[in-house]
Amino acid sequence: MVLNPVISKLSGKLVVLASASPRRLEILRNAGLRFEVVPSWFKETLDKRLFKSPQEYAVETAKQKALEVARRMPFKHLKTPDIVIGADTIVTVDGLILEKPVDKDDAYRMLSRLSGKEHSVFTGVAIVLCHEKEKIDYQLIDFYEETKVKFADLSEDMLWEYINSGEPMDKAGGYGIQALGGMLVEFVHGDFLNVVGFPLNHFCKQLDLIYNRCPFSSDEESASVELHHNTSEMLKQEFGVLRSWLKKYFRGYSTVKTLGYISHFVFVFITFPTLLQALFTASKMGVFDLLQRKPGLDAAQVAQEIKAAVKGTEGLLGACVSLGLLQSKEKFYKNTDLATRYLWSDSPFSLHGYIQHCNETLWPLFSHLESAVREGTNQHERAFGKKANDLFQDTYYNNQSVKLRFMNAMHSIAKVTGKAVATAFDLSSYKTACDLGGCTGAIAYELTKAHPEMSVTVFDLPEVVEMSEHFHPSHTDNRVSFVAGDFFKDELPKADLYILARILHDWPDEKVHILLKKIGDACTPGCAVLLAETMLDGQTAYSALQGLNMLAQTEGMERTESQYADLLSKHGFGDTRVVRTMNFLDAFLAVKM
Ligand SMILES: C[S@@+](CC[C@H](N)C(=O)[O-])C[C@H]1O[C@@H](n2cnc3c(N)ncnc32)[C@H](O)[C@@H]1O
Repeated sequence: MVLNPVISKLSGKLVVLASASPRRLEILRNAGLRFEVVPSWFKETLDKRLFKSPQEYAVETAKQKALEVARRMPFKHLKTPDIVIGADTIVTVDGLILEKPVDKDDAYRMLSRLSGKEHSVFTGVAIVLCHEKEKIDYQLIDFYEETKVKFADLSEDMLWEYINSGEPMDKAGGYGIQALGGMLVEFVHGDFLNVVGFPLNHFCKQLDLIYNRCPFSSDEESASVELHHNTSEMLKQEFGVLRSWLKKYFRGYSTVKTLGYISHFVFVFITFPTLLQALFTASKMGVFDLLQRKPGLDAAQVAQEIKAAVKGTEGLLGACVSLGLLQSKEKFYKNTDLATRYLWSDSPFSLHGYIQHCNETLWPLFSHLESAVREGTNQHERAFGKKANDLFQDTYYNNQSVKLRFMNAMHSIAKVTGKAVATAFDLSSYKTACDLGGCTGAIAYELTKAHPEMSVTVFDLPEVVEMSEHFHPSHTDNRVSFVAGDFFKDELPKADLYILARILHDWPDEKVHILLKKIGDACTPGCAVLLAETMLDGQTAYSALQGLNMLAQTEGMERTESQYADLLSKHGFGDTRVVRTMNFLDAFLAVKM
């Protein structure tokens, strides 16, 4: 079929539309697509303020709708779809996002705002490809389409007659262009069906890219996100990448010998900033996210999407290929498994947030490392022009986007390391836990997953708790709750296990003692403290460099196992045990005697 080469590729596949909109249904049916309708249960409550643009909000909502259905179907419907399609349409005018009106007055407010003006209609679309092998892998492709619509001047009579027709109520922006609402519209620029609720043309182009054009689209090679974490397999693969990368790096520098002997290792260290900047820049410019959504683009297409020069983009993509972060085939690029697992922002084990934090915060701080070493203090004032009297309030929490970046950074590491910490010890005798400074709740959720009878209170500053909802996993019971407060000043929630993950390393001994005294006072014998920190004893390069990181960034320091045992013993905790998790954080348990 020439007219329908893509839709026909889907015949024989279980295609699911995660939307109950009759208009979307009709558009896709008319195009000849056969599919089931499974409306999403995802509640459309994302905080719009957290998105840089309205289209990002629409795409995220579409993604969440589609993923919810893709994850639910194998359990509730006992079948795994091949493809789930999610979509979300919004109208934007004067910087406001208009969704469906809640009543007639709301419809009036929306329509009178649109009267006589041009507005944009965005539909975010997400396509989830489900690959079922031993477990289910999900690959996500998303995009959006914008159409401009100009309304005529609407009289009061016209407005109310239209509202009383009942048509506005279930439609974004309060109108339906395909019916009576068409009479309100002077002109449309762009895809008409996008305004109705589904950008069919763009959707077909995406399917074409997935099924016909992408040089990597065989099932074997398709980039996928592992939802299950097999640590030893993962480590093996990563060591493989590292080994082959080092080999390439060294071989490339054999000419160095002609300049006289330079240790290859030293050369790697000296040129390390170029490597880091390539990674930071590709991550910041959205290269990994783009190639996850649209694998198989060439350099010119990537340049267009990330709004960069073709020459610069070619250089950046080449560097990422040489680092094992991207693969290229016939001049088309896609993420490697490593990038799929860690570098694009929506992977379950994404380190994207931490990479942004390193780029925007650690890197400027580390450029003053010499001063940090000379003075023995953090370098916020030099790097950002503001003294950090209060470590968190003055540095991360006085600006909404910096706060979110910091929370994302904490969340990415906590998600990657949370399970290892939560399962390091037998914690079955503890039924109530309190995660002090628990931030987004990532470790708390891992604890409740690992310990079915445990409930966890996350205690953090009000600025953090107000944003924590953004990070809640989609499937969770009510065993994790959030309480706002200051752990140096306020009463601590009652619990028989207190968790301190990356908390003590932020503070000098005096402040650690204030906190540990409060915990000691709240504990009865048998209660315990679980620390998650990078212990200095092993003196791995990672822990030693983390020591410098704490110096440049905080008021505290990384400590050794015996330093932690010492601090805790002053508040009645003993019987200490440590597990080296081989992950970012080690686990340390001490029991109140
Ligand atoms: C380095 S982060 C660690 C976050 C989390 N425990 C983890 O490992 O992902 C430190 C956390 O302590 C919180 N925090 C700092 N000062 C606090 C205070 N006085 N009271 C409560 N929480 C505080 C911060 O908001 C932040 O979430």
